[in-house]
Amino acid sequence: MTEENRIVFHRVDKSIGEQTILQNVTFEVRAGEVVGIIGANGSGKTTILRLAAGLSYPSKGEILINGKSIQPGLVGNLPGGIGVLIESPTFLENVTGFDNLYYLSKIRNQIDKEDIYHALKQVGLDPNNKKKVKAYSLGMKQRLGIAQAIMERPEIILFDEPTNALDKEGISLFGNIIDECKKRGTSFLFVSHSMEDIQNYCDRVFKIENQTVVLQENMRYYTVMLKKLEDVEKVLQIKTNARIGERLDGNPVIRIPFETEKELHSFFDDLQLDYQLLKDKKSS
Ligand SMILES: Nc1ncnc2c1ncn2[C@@H]1O[C@H](COP(=O)(O)OP(=O)(O)OP(=O)(O)O)[C@@H](O)[C@H]1O
Repeated sequence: MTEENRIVFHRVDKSIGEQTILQNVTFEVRAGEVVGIIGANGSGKTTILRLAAGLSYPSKGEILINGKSIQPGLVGNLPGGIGVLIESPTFLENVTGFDNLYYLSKIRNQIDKEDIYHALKQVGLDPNNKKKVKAYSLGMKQRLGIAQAIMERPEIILFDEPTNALDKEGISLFGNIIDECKKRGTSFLFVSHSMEDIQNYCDRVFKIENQTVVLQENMRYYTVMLKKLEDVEKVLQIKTNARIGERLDGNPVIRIPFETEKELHSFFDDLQLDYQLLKDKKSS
């Protein structure tokens, strides 16, 4: 995997009317990386996603998507396509979930019905459900929104609070989707108020402070495979912010934060545990 940058914000300012929302925002999202954005209400998180989606333009600075600068007038022309779930998804209320996705797929005409079936199954919705969207629960609408964002297998996915209203099963399926997309090299820019989401899914996290983004160094998460289940307990007792991940070849996997890889190795060596650091694409 190359160290290709999928999203680049370079010294971006954004003002709306008289109000300055963002100043000098610089960061990048690499191929196969999940980058989280956190910050207080009204700090500009959604604004960053809207800028990355080409739904709004920088007042100053530059945004590159797959190497191409986002310019006013180029909406819909973004290279490779971007999957977007920003704010509450809106759908045609009087048709089924499947039909909604089918009509949307006709805009680009890149996928067929099988792909839509697959995306719906991935989020745990029955593609043959004849219920109209107006009869969907909040969680079902959210699942449909996720299915819509992933169905065309875009290289870049922008998610605003994706686990909102999802139940336990929905969250677990969402985790599988992130894992599968990452394996394909999909990049995510991810806004959430849930620290659990941020810790579970993000490789790097930026916080909006004083209108700019600051890298949260202590939130770099590593994926580690252990050999024994009891070792997971040992680790969780010390590192309470570690998270249990999907098993790999039957072995337990955890996501665990360290400031540096060196710290990670000394932690596991000190505990004398048999472990394997699974390299993220960004560091391979
Ligand atoms: N269309 C708009 N017109 C005027 N001001 C706007 C517009 N969109 C956003 N803003 C302002 O920009 C600032 C940042 O909004 P944004 O929605 O990006 O924040 P956020 O961090 O996503 O907030 P939250 O956590 O509440 O979702 C807010 O002060 C908001 O009022």
